[in-house]
Amino acid sequence: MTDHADPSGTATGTGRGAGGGPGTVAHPGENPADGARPGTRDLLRLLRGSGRTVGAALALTVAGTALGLLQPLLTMRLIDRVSADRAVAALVVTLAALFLVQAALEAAGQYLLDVTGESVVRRLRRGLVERLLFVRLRELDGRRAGDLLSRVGTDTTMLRDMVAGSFVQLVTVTITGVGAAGLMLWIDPVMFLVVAGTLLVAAVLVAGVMAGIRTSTEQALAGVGAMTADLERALGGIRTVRAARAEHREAERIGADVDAAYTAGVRSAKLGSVVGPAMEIAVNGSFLLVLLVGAVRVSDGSMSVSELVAFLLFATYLVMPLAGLFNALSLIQRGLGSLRRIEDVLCLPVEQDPQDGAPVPLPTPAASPAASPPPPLLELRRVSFAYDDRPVLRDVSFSVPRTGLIALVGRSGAGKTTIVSLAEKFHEPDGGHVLFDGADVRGVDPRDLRARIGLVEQHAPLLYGTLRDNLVYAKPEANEREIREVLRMVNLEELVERLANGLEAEVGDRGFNLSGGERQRVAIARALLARPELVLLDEPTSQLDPINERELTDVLRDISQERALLVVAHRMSTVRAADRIVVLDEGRVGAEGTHEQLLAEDPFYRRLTTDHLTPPLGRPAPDRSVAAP
Ligand SMILES: Nc1ncnc2c1ncn2[C@@H]1O[C@H](COP(=O)(O)OP(=O)(O)OP(=O)(O)O)[C@@H](O)[C@H]1O
Repeated sequence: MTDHADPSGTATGTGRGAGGGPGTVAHPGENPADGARPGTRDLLRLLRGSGRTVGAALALTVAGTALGLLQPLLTMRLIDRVSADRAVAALVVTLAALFLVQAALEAAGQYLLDVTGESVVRRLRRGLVERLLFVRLRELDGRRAGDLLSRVGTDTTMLRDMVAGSFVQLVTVTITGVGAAGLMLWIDPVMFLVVAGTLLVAAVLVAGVMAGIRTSTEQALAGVGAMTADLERALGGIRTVRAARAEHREAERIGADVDAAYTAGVRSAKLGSVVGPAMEIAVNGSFLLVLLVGAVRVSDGSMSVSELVAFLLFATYLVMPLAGLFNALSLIQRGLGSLRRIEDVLCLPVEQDPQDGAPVPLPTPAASPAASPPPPLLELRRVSFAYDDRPVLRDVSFSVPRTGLIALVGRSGAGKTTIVSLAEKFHEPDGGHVLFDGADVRGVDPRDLRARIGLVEQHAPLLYGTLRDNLVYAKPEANEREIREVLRMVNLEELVERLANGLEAEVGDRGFNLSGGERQRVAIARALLARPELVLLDEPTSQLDPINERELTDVLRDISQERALLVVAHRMSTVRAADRIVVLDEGRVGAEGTHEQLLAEDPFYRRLTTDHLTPPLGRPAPDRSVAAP
């Protein structure tokens, strides 16, 4: 059993674009991800779709708050009645009932807001997952999978806490605050100014630290993202890590990300610690001042004792939730920090963006004109392509007929895999055209195109799951007979018999429970099972033993009798089996022809066969003598 690990992938990308994709909450033109930071309005936009629940929660909170505001007024009357020696039983019962109903209404309102928080996060997570699965592959190139995973997990959790915690406070404070302030003004404007002044001092303190809390939260989340990405890198290549005895280095590296998150978290806590004293000032300061000034005003007769008690109760209704609001504001700042990272992903352009226009339908195989000669199945016309301004393909033209085996050869890095990516529409060419069945794939829905193409990737990646899951991945409805047939074609029957659970055996993460050659054959079987018109194979035999290599080459030849095969070939056996060979030389088509023609006419191909193409294992390179001038 062998496996491969890729220790690369450290770049953190920043590329982003606009575009609305399926099922996301952000839409072009209405999110601030292009440079601007999201604001409170963007947070409110998150509540879209939860209108009814928020409305019900609001109604319950308003009702609860109104009942709460009645209580000081009734208390004032109660005191007056006690002082006048009048009956108070009915008032006491009413007060108790008001208190109970208020508590029940507020609890129900809070529950609904918590549910809203959960549904906002569900919507965001679904949007993120869909966006990530549909995003243009070029956008993912510079990004780290772990960081993206962290945004879907950690960042959205932060936002849920914010929605559930702070919206309750915001709603309660606004309603209670306005009501209580009005009634306090009505009872005693001077005392109201005393309370307002105290609150202002606290508010200035809190406002001073808000921006800092947001920035350090963003930094903490970025630290968690980097930690997840680095851990994913290390676990993805754990055997390479162990073999290189790099466990301590990796632990240090990931530990540094943890430390960065810790430092930012501590900074945020430091700033957040200002909120506590501000709350003290707001709550204790207000009460002390109200009692002090109130006592003076009661003693000089400008206020009655019952008014002072009512005022104190209203101050409770205003100050206590306001203190909670300071907490909510710091939660909102943290939420804005995570929202920025979430929107950054939600704004990534997707494949076949609606703004690119309606996709052009691909002509169906049956609709291909019978009279005129049909176009080649795949054709590249003067295609050029660059990764980040680094040209890889220049003026590449060649075609793949409807049947037959075409081999693509060239030195490492010549651009062979890039051509496969362009055929699959993973990338769009910068210049020229890629045509499938005569139609330019540029405007075509990539899913239509891919339904007619089978792909075996270079490292034959398998997905966690059973062998059967992997085989039927491109054709879930495949029946047992079809599965057995492809298993026989790629020589996997024996493996299935050997495995205790047969087709239901788990292949492990990325198929690591299988050998490299087995993975490769499963990937080939997967592509063949869907019976595509064109099969793209990127180095399909690189991990096979001589027997399997030979047998698979025969299978490819058989399949090419009725289907088109484009094979990126590094093995002489595959090259020799090809009907035609396209030689790629530094991003250009250097030559094209049969093996014999090219050997005779093309010096670069001759050098390639001797220096770069691998002879069948266990045999001497058969073409060295031919290659000699
Ligand atoms: N996503 C990417 N971003 C930037 N550069 C890339 C990317 N993918 C490939 N390249 C570069 O483009 C060039 C062509 O790569 P490609 O994988 O097409 O070559 P290849 O001929 O298939 O090589 P090999 O035979 O080694 O697999 C290489 O120099 C490679 O480094």
